[in-house]
Amino acid sequence: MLETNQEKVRETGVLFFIFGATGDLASRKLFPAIYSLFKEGKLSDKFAVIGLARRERSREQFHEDVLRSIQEFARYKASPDDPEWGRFVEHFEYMSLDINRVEAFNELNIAAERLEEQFGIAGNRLFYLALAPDLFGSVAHNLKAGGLLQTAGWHRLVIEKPFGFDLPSAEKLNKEIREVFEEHEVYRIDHYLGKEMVQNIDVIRFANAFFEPLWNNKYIANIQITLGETVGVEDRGGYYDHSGALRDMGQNHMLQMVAMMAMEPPSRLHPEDIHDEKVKVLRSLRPFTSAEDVRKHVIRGQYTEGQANGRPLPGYRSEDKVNPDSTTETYFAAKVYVDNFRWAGVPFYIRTGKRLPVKTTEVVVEFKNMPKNVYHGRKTGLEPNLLVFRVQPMEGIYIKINAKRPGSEGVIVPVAMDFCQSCQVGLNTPEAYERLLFDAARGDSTYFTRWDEVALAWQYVDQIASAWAEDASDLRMYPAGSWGPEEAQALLEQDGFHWWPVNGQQESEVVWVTNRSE
Ligand SMILES: NC(=O)C1=CN([C@@H]2O[C@H](COP(=O)(O)OP(=O)(O)OC[C@H]3O[C@@H](n4cnc5c(N)ncnc54)[C@H](OP(=O)(O)O)[C@@H]3O)[C@@H](O)[C@H]2O)C=CC1
Ligand SMILES: O=C1O[C@H](COP(=O)(O)O)[C@@H](O)[C@H](O)[C@H]1O
Repeated sequence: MLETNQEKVRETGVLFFIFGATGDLASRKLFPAIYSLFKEGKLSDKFAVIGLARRERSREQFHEDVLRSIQEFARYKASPDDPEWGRFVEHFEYMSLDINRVEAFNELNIAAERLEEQFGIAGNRLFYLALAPDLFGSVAHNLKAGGLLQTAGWHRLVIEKPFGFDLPSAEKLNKEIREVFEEHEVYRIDHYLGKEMVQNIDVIRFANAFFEPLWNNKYIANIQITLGETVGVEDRGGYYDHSGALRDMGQNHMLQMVAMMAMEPPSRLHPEDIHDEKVKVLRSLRPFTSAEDVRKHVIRGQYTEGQANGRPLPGYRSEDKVNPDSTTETYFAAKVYVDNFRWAGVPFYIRTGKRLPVKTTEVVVEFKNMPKNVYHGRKTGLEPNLLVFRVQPMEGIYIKINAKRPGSEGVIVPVAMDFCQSCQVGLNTPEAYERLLFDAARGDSTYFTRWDEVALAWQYVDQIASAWAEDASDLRMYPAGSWGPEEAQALLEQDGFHWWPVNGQQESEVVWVTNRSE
């Protein structure tokens, strides 16, 4: 079915409306993604892109912007002398438009019809809102008022995070959008769901006989999800100081990954079935009983001055556009429970932070110990088995088992069988935005978030945020370049666990069996 839809994109074409075309997201992610789709033949000649923002840009200036963005950020490089580049960029138009002026949308519709006729596009319109969320409602209403939703083809709205600040604001936003678009026409981006290894979670789980039978509280001791970043807030202090790590990463990427790890196998791979299963997980998240309960299960931190690779790093409160007395968290770690039959009693430890020592996203599944250690008394104890999904920067998977050290008299050592997927297929796998943009064009919402998922995630996160808003005395400071507050270690230690090293930083006695070249 998706193969057919893929063909349909080529046959009936698509007109991309990029609202916020002069912004950072369009330049870093969207133009490069469209270029990759073109290079890979996923778009035929029946496509066009209309860039929209208030700034005045001539067609030529816009083409230069697009070229610069592709030269800097795309995985396929472009050269202005290449005839293929000329064939690509002739599909790009720019129009200066203020979203709050409804009359501008009538002009936009005329321009859109002209492009559809020129490139033989059958009225399929994809509206990508690379804009601040407070503009989403106006765009939706003005698209309707300007007659842009009256073509014979499909109409889809792709929206960026943050989808609200809390549940009430998300509900308001959703209501505004749903006054114009049906739920099946709304594609809410969570770019982590577009990452290769996040999409591999369900395949590893549901396509392997030796994982699925063990995927429950009888055999799994805990699951650890780490989303570490080395960067600080960069030039996004204004947004981030209002948001913090919990809203920026927790409400969306992290809870989505918990849902992917914990969901039941769907009966069919239809997007709605997958959303239904994720919703069941989000509904089963154990609520907090009090602010004290939040403090017991969730640790928050903020980075102070520190260093990385000998380079001094500023503290969060000295970052641009950050309140010098800010109590916004740049780190949080939480113990989350999924209260259902499969996961009863299994902690999911999640952590994310800015200015940590490494950029990494990993999911570690720690299995329970064997019921009896028959090797007791030998020099080496048994390590728990681990299954590790490496999402980034390198993509892959590894499994840690216990085995006899070759030639020894029964010395048991942990052996990590490491499959580095990016070493095998190269780093040139599609970018998250590339997959997601194409999925939206072919009508596959599997790796987008449905409204009920978003609402449940806010409901969970709001409990933490409101406990934190009452009293900031539990905010812990950590030096930039460190692994965050020590209390985040204690969160696991009190249960007899510890955070497993990430990014292949393993204990020295582990034997690696790997397809890496170095
Ligand atoms: N940048 C990123 O990597 C990521 C961004 N996001 C989200 O994507 C959205 C866009 O982010 P980003 O590109 O960084 O933001 P920018 O501030 O860089 O861009 C905002 C864009 O909106 C346009 N704009 C603002 N007001 C209007 C208006 N009234 N009418 C028409 N256009 C307008 C601006 O153009 P002009 O001033 O010319 O009108 C500009 O093109 C945000 O919601 C952000 O949170 C999410 C994940 C990652
Ligand atoms: O959504 C966001 O994600 C980025 C991290 O994304 P990644 O793909 O580089 O891992 C984060 O820096 C940003 O604060 C957040 O808004």
